[in-house]
Parts: sequence; C-alpha cells; structure tokens
Amino acid sequence: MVDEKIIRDIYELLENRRDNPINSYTSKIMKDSNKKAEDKILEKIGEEATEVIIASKNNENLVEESVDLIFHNLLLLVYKQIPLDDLLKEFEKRNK
Ligand SMILES: N=c1c2ncn([C@@H]3O[C@H](COP(=O)(O)OP(=O)(O)OP(=O)(O)O)[C@@H](O)[C@H]3O)c2ncn1[C@@H]1O[C@H](COP(=O)(O)O)[C@@H](O)[C@H]1O
Repeated sequence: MVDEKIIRDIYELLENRRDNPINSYTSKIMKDSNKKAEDKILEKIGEEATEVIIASKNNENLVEESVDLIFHNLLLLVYKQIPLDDLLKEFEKRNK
C-alpha cells in the first residue's frame, strides 16, 4: 500500500527545485521569475487536462495522464508559493 506521504515528499522536492534550481525539468520550467514560467506551467496543465479527457474516452492510460495533470497542478501551486497544507485544509473543509 503506497502511503499518501508521497504527495508531500514530491511537493517538498518541488519546493527545493524552486529554491535551489538544478538542471532538471521542474527547475527549468519554474526558473523564469516572470509570467513566462507561470504561462508554461498553465500550458502544460491545459495539455495534460486534454490528455486526461482522451485517456478517459479511450479507457487507456487514465492513471498516468491523471498523475501528469495532478503533478502539473502541484507544480503550479509550488511555483505560486502556496503551501500544500492550504490545499489539504480546503479538501478537509469540504469533507462533510
Ligand atoms: N512526477 C513527476 C512528473 N510527471 C511528469 N513529469 C514530466 O513532465 C513533462 C511533461 O509530461 P508529459 O507527460 O506531458 O511528457 P511529454 O514528454 O510532454 O510527453 P506526452 O505525454 O505529452 O506525449 C515530462 O518531461 C515528464 O518527465 C514529471 N517530472 C517530475 N516529476 C516528479 O518531480 C520530481 C522532480 O523532477 P525533476 O526536477 O525534473 O527531477 C521527480 O523526482 C518526480 O518525483
């Protein structure tokens, strides 16, 4: 059973990639301090959302494409310096 701590581990890794850039995909996409970086991430979210729709209609790769979409949304939150706990608290608030 995989523990959901993986999400926090990835989030913290992405925060490290943002603050201590290396030669990697996520550091590169976040490195531009201007709007360009945000637009690039948003473009990927749009692409990945489309890939989720196609995967669902085709009944294939839905898990992989969902991870790509969720990953890029987490990358956006990290880039916008939104703490993971803000996301988790919002889920908790809605969990009636
Ligand atoms: N979970 C991911 C993850 N998911 C997807 N991606 C990258 O996101 C990019 C775009 O994903 P796509 O599926 O769109 O890949 P693509 O090449 O465009 O191909 P298509 O699927 O669009 O045809 C690819 O380069 C993937 O490698 C990810 N890159 C990183 N992570 C995590 O983030 C950590 C830090 O990543 P790096 O800083 O790049 O080492 C890694 O250790 C992982 O835990």
